[in-house]
Amino acid sequence: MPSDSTSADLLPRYGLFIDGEERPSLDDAWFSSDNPFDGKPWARIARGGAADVELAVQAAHRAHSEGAWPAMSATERGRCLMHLADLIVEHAARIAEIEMRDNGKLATEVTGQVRYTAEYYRYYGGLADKVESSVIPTDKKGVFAYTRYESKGVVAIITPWNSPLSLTTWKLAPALAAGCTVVIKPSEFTSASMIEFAKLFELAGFPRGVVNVVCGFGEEVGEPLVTHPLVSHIGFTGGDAAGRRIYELAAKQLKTVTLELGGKSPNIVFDDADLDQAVKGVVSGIFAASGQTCLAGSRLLVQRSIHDQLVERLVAFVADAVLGDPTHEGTQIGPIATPGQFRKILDYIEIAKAEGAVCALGGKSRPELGAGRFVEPTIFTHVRNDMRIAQEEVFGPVLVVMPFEDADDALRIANDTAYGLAAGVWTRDLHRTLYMVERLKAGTVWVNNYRATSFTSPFGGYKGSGVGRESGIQAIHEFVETKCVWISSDLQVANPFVRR
Ligand SMILES: NC(=O)C1=CN([C@@H]2O[C@H](COP(=O)(O)OP(=O)(O)OC[C@H]3O[C@@H](n4cnc5c(N)ncnc54)[C@H](O)[C@@H]3O)[C@@H](O)[C@H]2O)C=CC1
Ligand SMILES: CN(C=O)/C=C(\CC(=O)O)C(=O)O
Repeated sequence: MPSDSTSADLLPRYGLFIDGEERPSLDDAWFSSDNPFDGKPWARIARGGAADVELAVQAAHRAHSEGAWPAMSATERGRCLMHLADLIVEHAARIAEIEMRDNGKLATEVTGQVRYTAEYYRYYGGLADKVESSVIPTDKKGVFAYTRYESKGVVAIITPWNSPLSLTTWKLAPALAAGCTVVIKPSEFTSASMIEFAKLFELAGFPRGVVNVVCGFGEEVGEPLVTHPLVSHIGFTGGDAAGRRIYELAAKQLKTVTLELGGKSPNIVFDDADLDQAVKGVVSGIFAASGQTCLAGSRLLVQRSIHDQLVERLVAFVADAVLGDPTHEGTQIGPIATPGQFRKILDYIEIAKAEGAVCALGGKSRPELGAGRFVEPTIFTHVRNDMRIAQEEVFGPVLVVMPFEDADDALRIANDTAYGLAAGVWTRDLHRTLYMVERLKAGTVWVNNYRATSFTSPFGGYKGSGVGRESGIQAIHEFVETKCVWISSDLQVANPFVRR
């Protein structure tokens, strides 16, 4: 949990954003946001509670039920999203700098990631008036039947700290295009950038109350939001525990959800792969963002004939990685975002050693860097897939390497996991590519690349990695209800006691 110290009262303050206004929480409570690099508090964040959630949900409900938002055509909604996209590009560097100050992500990565969110708002802004329903050629005589899509109403969006604006956008853009209104609960570790982002909405032409942000903690804000009777759908990205809790709470009220949870994704390298590209793909999958990404390729499966060669190349490539200040251009690996995550990663490194895995690289923290919240890029060999280090999500720069004999052996290992978020395959053989793609139990499969995501392409997990899909055309349907209308042109009712 971010530190909370009265000495921080001179720091910049970020309030809640409700009904178009930034305001303190009703009980005027605050907590600090810390910089993961130097460990120091840099801002004070309003600590919302159930009463603030009530205000925000009521504002979103009003904005959905009356006034300018429901009166807008889908085309007009789309124009607001397009205008927002332009504002994001204009303010991207400033908002990204705030986000980086909160989660320690490399400046070189987070600026581009925030700027790229504009493309999601352009994509869904364009889609808003193209979600066509249908006239149904029904078998019932004298009936005109058709469907219409209606927005679900108030949507809750709950997000984590690793890519705050990006992961919020994956839900927010299609929700707004569908005509929903939203209450966002950002991670308690990365709240500030969301408030800065929320200030852009009125400039973009969105009526007050369409987008609201209540900062705070999972149980104090998240659960009242999930269970509020006026909230129809929850879009969540985060850990398994919180995701399953949200699913349980939503199920009790028959609410719909999209859940983007964890992963333990395999990156599979065959003996005919371009090894230079494969090494870069493995590094991109596990050491970019210091491995703090749901789609981390944390299990490297290598065909036995090239195992030693690939491990040697990988170690050589990563051994000189530059750990340090995420604001510096040359830094390649930044700090771990939260104290809890830092401890979790180090715990898993000790678990791996205790299970008999061999540490081929790294395996230690770097206390001399910044406030010391750094973990060396770590590679374990001599790992069996039944070990905890191969089964459980670390969410850090820790890679396990396992050999395989052939495609079927690789599939057996790759699919032997509770997760199913993503997978990478490295080969030049087309037959082998299709054989693997068709049999891997994962929502995304990258072939000769890793960690690409786009507004155009559905993203989501099989099995324990989540429910539903984000991005792509499909995603907008998570935010609408389908109504079927039957209009009788023949008013005569033959026999009311017998169904037509
Ligand atoms: N799938 C992903 O992209 C991410 C996965 N993780 C995984 O989750 C683990 C825990 O990380 P945390 O930062 O603690 O993430 P978390 O999953 O606890 O928090 C994510 C969001 O959910 C909220 N939340 C937590 N409990 C809630 C509840 N009962 N009801 C409603 N909202 C709730 C949090 O306040 C935050 O906004 C990490 O170690 C990592 O393994 C963490 C961040 C992102
Ligand atoms: C989807 N994801 C979940 O953690 C990973 C992201 C978000 C993004 O691609 O913007 C990431 O790797 O940063």
